[in-house]
Amino acid sequence: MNIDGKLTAQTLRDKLAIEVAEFKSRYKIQPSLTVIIVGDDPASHIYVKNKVKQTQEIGMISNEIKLPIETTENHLLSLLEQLNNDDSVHGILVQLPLPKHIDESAIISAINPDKDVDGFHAMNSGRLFNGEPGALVPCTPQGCVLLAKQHLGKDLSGLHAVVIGRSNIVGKPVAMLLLQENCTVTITHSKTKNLPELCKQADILVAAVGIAKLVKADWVKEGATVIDVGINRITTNEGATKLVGDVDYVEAFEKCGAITPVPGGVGPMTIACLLKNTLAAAKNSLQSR
Ligand SMILES: NC(=O)C1=CN([C@@H]2O[C@H](COP(=O)(O)OP(=O)(O)OC[C@H]3O[C@@H](n4cnc5c(N)ncnc54)[C@H](OP(=O)(O)O)[C@@H]3O)[C@@H](O)[C@H]2O)C=CC1
Ligand SMILES: Nc1nc(=O)c2c([nH]1)NC[C@@H]1CN(c3ccc(C(=O)N[C@@H](CCC(=O)O)C(=O)O)cc3)C=[N+]21
Ligand SMILES: [Mg+2]
Repeated sequence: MNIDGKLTAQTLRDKLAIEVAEFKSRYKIQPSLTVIIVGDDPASHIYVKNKVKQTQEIGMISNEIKLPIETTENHLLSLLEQLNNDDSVHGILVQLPLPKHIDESAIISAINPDKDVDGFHAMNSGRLFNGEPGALVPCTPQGCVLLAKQHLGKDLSGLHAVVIGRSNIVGKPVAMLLLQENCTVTITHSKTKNLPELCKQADILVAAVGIAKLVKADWVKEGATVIDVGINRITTNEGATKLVGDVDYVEAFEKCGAITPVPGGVGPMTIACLLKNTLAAAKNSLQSR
């Protein structure tokens, strides 16, 4: 079965649009998201364009700050300080990766945790790790769990989840969320031995690697739920470019119980969850008034 992330994301955005309208009429505040993008990567620009459009569609303010590739770390830090202190800015997202001369972790640490809609600040990852309330949770991992639950129902407890990838953006936080859902979690990475055998034991398989079609049919347990995070641009035999995931969709489809497609799976859910976090950040701002 195909898990339709595009449709699920639309449903979530429709719900959020109502909540945004309620928030606006109650507090006379319009939630706002500021996205900073440094440099000229075309793929990043498409992603940012989608975010801007969908932010506005649900009634929130979207600000986009485009900076040249030679922007200094200090410039970015002072911009963040300004945005942190601006009460009309509720959510701040700095598009990653940043140019090599900028220290990403220094930038992430400089974002006010209450405005950190990516959930990458140590304060938010610490809250997630400790199971403390109030964390802004990374968007892609949230999307993965929502899509898994859409197929499996609310209760994931006791299921074996295998995560491929251990990045701070996807692998680690999705593993932490699945643990919170009472899954038995195995985290795998480039040094893992017997990766196919481990994957084959998964009731829920999350692939977040960045290698096109790495996961083959014989890595997948019969009936498993497969969540494909990968976004890989490949060139077809005809010379066109297209997006594929980390899972060989056509192969895995026959074996699994359900699978998310690329495009149209986790990607749209990431943006919908970003909007959800932006509304949560706007609510955070009420506390500090
Ligand atoms: N749909 C969405 O919304 C999003 C999609 N993405 C996509 O998800 C993918 C992963 O992103 P991200 O986590 O940022 O990527 P990273 O490159 O930061 O991390 C990749 C992870 O995969 C592991 N890995 C690499 N090669 C192998 C291998 N052969 N076998 C097993 N594990 C391997 C790495 O291991 P090690 O740690 O040992 O190096 C690493 O932990 C990318 O395709 C990205 O474009 C990312 C964010 C959002
Ligand atoms: N600070 C930061 N936060 C991020 O969340 C972040 C980031 N930096 N850097 C890049 C990655 C990647 N990412 C995607 C989100 C949505 C789609 C998405 O909507 N994809 C569509 C297809 C879009 C297309 O056609 O190009 C889909 O899968 O259907 C893709 C990729 C977020 N990331
Ligand atoms: Mg860098």
